[in-house]
Amino acid sequence: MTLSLAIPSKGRLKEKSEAWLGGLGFPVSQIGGERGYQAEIAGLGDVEMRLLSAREIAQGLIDGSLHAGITGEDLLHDLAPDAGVDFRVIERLGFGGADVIVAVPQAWLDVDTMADLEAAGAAFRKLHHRRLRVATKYMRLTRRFFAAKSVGEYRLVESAGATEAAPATGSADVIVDITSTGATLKANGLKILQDGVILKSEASLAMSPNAPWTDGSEASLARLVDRIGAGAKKV
Ligand SMILES: Nc1ncnc2c1ncn2[C@@H]1O[C@H](COP(=O)(O)OP(=O)(O)OP(=O)(O)O)[C@@H](O)[C@H]1O
Ligand SMILES: O=P(O)(O)OC[C@H]1O[C@H](OP(=O)(O)OP(=O)(O)O)[C@H](O)[C@@H]1O
Repeated sequence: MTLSLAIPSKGRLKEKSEAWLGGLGFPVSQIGGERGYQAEIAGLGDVEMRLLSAREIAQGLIDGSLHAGITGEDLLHDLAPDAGVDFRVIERLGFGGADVIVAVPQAWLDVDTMADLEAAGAAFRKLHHRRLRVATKYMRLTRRFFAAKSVGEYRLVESAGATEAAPATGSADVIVDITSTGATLKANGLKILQDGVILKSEASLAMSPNAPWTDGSEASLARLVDRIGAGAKKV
């Protein structure tokens, strides 16, 4: 059977994914121009190449509808119910590096750590009779991290984008989001908590333990893995 292999269809990860595969000797050619969602890859054998959003790729690897793909580790960790079994990272690719972080308004002078945040949450609840609201796209990562830090005085608000604006617009008090240069946080008057780095992410080639593997699809992935020099990975 064919190996289903996905790379991001747009955004910062797309070009670099194509360049990385091309550099290994597996050039990707897009069908229908820049905006087409179909592509071909040369040299890997029987491969169905898919162009999807980074989030869809992570979901497809976890549910087994894709064999392998390039996506952000942040998305894999957030979408996987069990990161230990739902995907396997074959190779970290050295681009798309960014941190998932907890940030609060710079004006909160007495909140610099997760413990401070819990104390502020308790005080806030007493004063305003409601919990602090945390805006994020990273629902699972946030819940896990807050529980690990023993922070319970909060409520999640799912963000559809522009998360850093939430405290200023009043739709939330705290945010969990991804940052690389820190410029967006700064522009929105936010600071990262000292122990508030949840995950250091980068773009990765990952495979799905849940996909229907066959000799053919394993052989195609093995060709790619051998070329990377990562050694054959057992499916
Ligand atoms: N500022 C950043 N610097 C570096 N890598 C980033 C940054 N923001 C996101 N990424 C990485 O790129 C991945 C995809 O993010 P991107 O915003 O390009 O796509 P998306 O979230 O699928 O797009 P959209 O928001 O349009 O749905 C993220 O999950 C993360 O791994
Ligand atoms: O730390 P920074 O370098 O400021 O990057 C952070 C921003 O990048 C991502 O958004 P998106 O992909 O929409 O952002 P962009 O258009 O700012 O690259 C992320 O959701 C942040 O908003």
